[in-house]
Amino acid sequence: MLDTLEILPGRDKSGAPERHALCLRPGDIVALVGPTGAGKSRLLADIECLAQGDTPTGRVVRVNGRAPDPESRFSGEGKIVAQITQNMNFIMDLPVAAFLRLHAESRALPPHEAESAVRRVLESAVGMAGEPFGPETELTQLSGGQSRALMIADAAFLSPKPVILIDEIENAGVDRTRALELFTDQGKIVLLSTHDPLLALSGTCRLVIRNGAVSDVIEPTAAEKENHRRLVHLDKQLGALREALRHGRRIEQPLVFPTP
Ligand SMILES: Nc1ncnc2c1ncn2[C@@H]1O[C@H](COP(=O)(O)OP(=O)(O)OP(=O)(O)O)[C@@H](O)[C@H]1O
Repeated sequence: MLDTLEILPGRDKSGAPERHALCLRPGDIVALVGPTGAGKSRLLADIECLAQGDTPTGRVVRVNGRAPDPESRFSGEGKIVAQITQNMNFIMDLPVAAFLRLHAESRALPPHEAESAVRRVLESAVGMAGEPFGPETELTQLSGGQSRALMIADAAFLSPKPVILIDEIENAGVDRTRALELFTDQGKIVLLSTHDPLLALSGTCRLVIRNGAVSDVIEPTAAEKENHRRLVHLDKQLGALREALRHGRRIEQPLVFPTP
């Protein structure tokens, strides 16, 4: 059971000390923002390997107030961190439901719980992907967006890993707001590197990364939360236009985007 994930400061690219320590709890969504090369992926990698002062940044990650045991650092099974990127794909040749049942079995879920988990993963994945797919669709036949949606739902409902790292899923072809809700509903800690305003403003906080270090920790104000609500609305409208174009329609009416 994960109660806290602490990231103790290291040093920036020039060797100057990082100023911010972080303490994350289940349900937190942390957005990482910063220009290209600033060090967002490096911070995610430090968390992925539960760094102990042994990476270029010198950061130290503590789990429930202590140094993690070697099992959670180095064994695939014992690891507490799952990662999702927009380039991931399945290479297994199995129908979707058979793959999910295999995963449920490996978690030793009793058969009725396994079946309902498989159903939930499928339903949420189809809800997140633009195009529907079924239990008998082959994994290798899924589109990029469908694969990512399945990975996200699988990580939310079937994976025991309490920390999820997401590297730039803005172009992953999934409903991003729903994906984040899924993780927080399941009490995961989510860290995501993003250049997307909708995702950046979704966080319980966002970290500004500069020159290899966390240079600021911003908690959203009421005005930012309101702007986030507007962006969700705008995103839905853009989604409807995308859908219309996909179906070969014209978009000729003057576009007006009323705020909610
Ligand atoms: N504190 C640090 N000390 C030394 N090297 C660092 C530090 N932080 C980041 N780096 C290195 O800087 C390079 C760029 O960092 P990184 O790939 O994390 O940037 P990014 O913000 O993810 O960029 P992009 O948005 O293009 O993906 C990497 O080689 C990384 O290992």
